[in-house]
Amino acid sequence: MMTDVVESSGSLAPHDRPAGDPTGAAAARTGTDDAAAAERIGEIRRRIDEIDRTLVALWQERAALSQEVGATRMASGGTRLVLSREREILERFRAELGADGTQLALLLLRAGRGPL
Ligand SMILES: O=C(O)C(=O)C[C@]1(C(=O)O)C=C[C@@H](O)C=C1
Repeated sequence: MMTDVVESSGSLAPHDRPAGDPTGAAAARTGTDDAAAAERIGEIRRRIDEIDRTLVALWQERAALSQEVGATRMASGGTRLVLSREREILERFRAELGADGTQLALLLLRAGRGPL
């Protein structure tokens, strides 16, 4: 039966839920009523959360380093950007991750040097 907790956690309203969609409290947290599957999903999610925290920390470290490079270069009379270096980075991410890599690299570069 659907509880208030389940509804307030963002689950679909009963009339929107596909037939056979689990509805218990465990399902609200993991998307399944199967205890073993829910346990494994919990373990995997803990690792995903660790990875996400690492990604955020690395993102912030990279942005700070990139800003320091830009400030150092401009203070010495250099340019704000080095487009050949940006192309190199975009190409590296594209080669590793495809089109999503290019989008990711564009976001990384923007975080470091601000919007163009
Ligand atoms: O490597 C540099 O020269 C930087 O300034 C860092 C960085 C980057 O975020 O990777 C940022 C701006 C430049 O246009 C190129 C690269």
